[in-house]
Amino acid sequence: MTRNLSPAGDADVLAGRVIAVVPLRGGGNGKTRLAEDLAPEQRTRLVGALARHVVTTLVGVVDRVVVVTGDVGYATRAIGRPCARIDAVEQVRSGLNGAVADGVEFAFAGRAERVVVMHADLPLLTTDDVLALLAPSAPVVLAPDRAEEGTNAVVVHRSAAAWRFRFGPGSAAAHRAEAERLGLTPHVLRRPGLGTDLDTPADWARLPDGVRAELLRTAG
Ligand SMILES: Nc1nc2c(ncn2[C@@H]2O[C@H](COP(=O)(O)OP(=O)(O)OP(=O)(O)O)[C@@H](O)[C@H]2O)c(=O)[nH]1
Ligand SMILES: C=C(OP(=O)(O)O)C(=O)O
Repeated sequence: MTRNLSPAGDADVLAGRVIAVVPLRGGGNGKTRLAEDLAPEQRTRLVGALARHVVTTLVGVVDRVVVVTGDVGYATRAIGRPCARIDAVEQVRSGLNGAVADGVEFAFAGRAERVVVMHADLPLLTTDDVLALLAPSAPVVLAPDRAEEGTNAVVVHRSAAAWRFRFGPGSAAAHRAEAERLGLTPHVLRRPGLGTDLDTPADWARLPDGVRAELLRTAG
């Protein structure tokens, strides 16, 4: 699922240091919208399997992945240590936007040139999706969900460090408004691997059969 970048064509995409920030809610608290279909321990394993997929895909492309969570023990157990360039850090501020702000501050303090913030629940994410996210030179790249309501990934260049994340209901419009507030023109990227998150029973039903079967096998 991961690959190292050696082809010359990929080098420009990765100009400068790129750090990915992945917010992860404690497994027992996540994916509440799937509670009618999956038992709590199944949801915990599902959240872990999805997070592991996103993190290992990211680390095949970017320099470092920082998982920001209120439950470092859970995150470490769920993701394991497939690579030394993955860290799990405890969030200081509360909620999703608090965790993201903590991670982005940490990344820019770590001299990141660009930060990729990505949700941990993208079952179809591929290496090519991550490369596509990093290809535009725009100061902000937005990847909305397939309904164009939420935002599944955002890339921010350090020149746009005043950027404030607005995750939550209607974040696709809120992030476009944030770009406008800063006088920036965002690049908007729509790809199935970036646009498909797994929140609801309808999202679950829409997944390709093989992906759903594999996730079910992992969730037990
Ligand atoms: N660190 C952290 N991550 C969060 C928090 N809330 C949501 N997330 C993460 O943000 C991403 C998007 O989460 P959502 O889809 O909104 O929430 P969810 O917990 O996965 O699912 P629901 O319970 O159905 O809302 C996922 O990677 C979550 O793990 C939070 O309070 N702290
Ligand atoms: C919080 C968000 O995600 P979701 O739609 O998965 O709840 C968001 O897109 O801003």
